[in-house]
Amino acid sequence: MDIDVNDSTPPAPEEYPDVDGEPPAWAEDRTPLGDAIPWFRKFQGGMHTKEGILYGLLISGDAGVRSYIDDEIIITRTGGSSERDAEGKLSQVADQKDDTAISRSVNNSMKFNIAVGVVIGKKNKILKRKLPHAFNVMDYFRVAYVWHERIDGFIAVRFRLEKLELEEKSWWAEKGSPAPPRTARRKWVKPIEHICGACAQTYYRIYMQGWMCLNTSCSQFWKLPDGNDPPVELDYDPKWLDWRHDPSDEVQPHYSLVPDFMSVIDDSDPNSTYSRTSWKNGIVCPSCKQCLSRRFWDGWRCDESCGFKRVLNMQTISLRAVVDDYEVAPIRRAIVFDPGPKETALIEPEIDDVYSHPYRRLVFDLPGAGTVTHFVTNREINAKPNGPNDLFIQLQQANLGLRRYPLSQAGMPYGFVVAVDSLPFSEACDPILRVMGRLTWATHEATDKQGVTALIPNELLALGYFEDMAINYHDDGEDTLGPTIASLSLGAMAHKSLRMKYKYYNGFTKGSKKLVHDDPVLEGCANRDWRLDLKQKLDNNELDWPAYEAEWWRTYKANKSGAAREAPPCIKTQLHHGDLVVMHGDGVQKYYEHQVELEKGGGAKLRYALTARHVLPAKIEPGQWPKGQFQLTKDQDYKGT
Ligand SMILES: O=C(O)CCC(=O)C(=O)O
Repeated sequence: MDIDVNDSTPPAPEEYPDVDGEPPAWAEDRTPLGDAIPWFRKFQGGMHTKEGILYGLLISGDAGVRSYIDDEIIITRTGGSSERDAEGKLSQVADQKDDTAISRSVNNSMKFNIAVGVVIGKKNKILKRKLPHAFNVMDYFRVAYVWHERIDGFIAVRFRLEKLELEEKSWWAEKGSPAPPRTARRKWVKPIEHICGACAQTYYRIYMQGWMCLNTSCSQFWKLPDGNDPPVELDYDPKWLDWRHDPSDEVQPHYSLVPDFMSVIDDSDPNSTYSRTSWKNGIVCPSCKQCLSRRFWDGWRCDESCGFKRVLNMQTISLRAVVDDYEVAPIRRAIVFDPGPKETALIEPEIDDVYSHPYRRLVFDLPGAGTVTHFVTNREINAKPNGPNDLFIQLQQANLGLRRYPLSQAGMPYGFVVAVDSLPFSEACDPILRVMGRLTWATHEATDKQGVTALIPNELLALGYFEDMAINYHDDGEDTLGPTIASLSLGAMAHKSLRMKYKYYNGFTKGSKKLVHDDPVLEGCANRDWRLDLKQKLDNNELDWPAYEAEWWRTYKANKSGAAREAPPCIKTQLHHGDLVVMHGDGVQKYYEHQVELEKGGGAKLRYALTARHVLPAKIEPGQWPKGQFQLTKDQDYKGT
């Protein structure tokens, strides 16, 4: 059934008719959609293009004026050069040129006969059908025509998609509507063509109101035959809508609309279960067709109502398989902080081989913020019974219930994790308590020398990393937490970087460019000299806030050389198997942020990071307090050897 886009009283979405079938794959979220559907591996935006080819398209919300969808045809526009108003209505704000990457990709998919997969979002109001899910895979389409129009006074690129499979009724057809005519009985009509009298180019007639030249450099571009501009609302010519390519003029899909990733998983190969392909690829539930990300450590699980699961045989992998270098690592770490010509921002740590022997102790001082203490382990420490080597194996064998974001937690509930996910230490397994012993030791060891009585950790967060996984820049600054955070690394090597937050580095916020109140003007920030000077004047009441602001921006502009940027890292460390790191001081989380990335290549397929914090009891429900209490046996207690 065709849809009248000019319907002046459109039905409310809940009154739209039902669809006739079920999508071959669907998702309620973009992440699983992108994980499971490789031709739409796109987590923002509506078009998946790669190397100049359009492979996938999302039709959602308002695709702009004269958008059209029926059971076999989609007419839409390329994105870009447009903005949404407060009601979400899309308006063109600049000319769209044919030489943009998106336009070229659409044209190339037409030229090279590429099948384009299409997903329709529930918010779409053009189809006017009750769509079952937030995102629904439609089918393969071909790009049948690409042309230019004028929208909101600007040139826009539009294109027409035609469904490849014409023999079968589309699942999104109105429930109970008649089946489409058999292809053998179809008349392969073509739209009316016309040659422009001014530029001699030939174009199809698209609208009932009259043929228009579609050549943007012609004087008659987008003019009706009487020379006038067309109205905004136009009616599609039935011949243009009925036009179909003869199926003999084939466009072959060279990829699956719904891939069967499960069939290529080999559980007998431990590498495949920890590899990037295994965690990055989602699957489509064979039972209910929902796209599923790999959210679970050991595989994919569908909603409880469906019950489908594909659990992997997670074989224990040896340390040898993930650790490239047991011996030379401590020396290499010493090289990372040696500032190269481009890395003058790197802080040189104080090195101490005595205080925490047999660990090498590196202390990075962040003036006005706190310290980062890195306890560098060695082969001897790691190999002790129940030490890091054993813990790496024991944690793989324990069921930690790890999940992607957040993974696992034991002890007092930490802000990012809902309380129900937090296990009390009384239920924690032996390796977790041994880890707590080590992290409690590291907490004291890092702070005692500074004359600080540290708050004993009462919460443990376990993170697991597979190949190529990373945690981007973030801070751990929750107001429910004490100022000390200790972590133990097990398994593959990772790179940790710490940098000043944008607003403290530059003195203003990124988006709204608001000056920082109580600017600490930290060592290493941009423009420190004049910022310190102005801050002193503000503190001494020589300037009030408006005068300070005016003077600040005036000086900034006068000294500006290039755009404001993120701070370069001031600490770069390699976190090797068995290393411990303690961040101490509220300012470390307030003014700085850190990221951790697994070493690329070299078999770095599995790493654990176990992080202990002190959750302030006053900030949480008393009923949760017992969760954080633990008693270590003599064996679980750690004395630093
Ligand atoms: O992976 C790590 O070593 C630390 C992870 C981290 O940044 C965090 O837990 O906040």
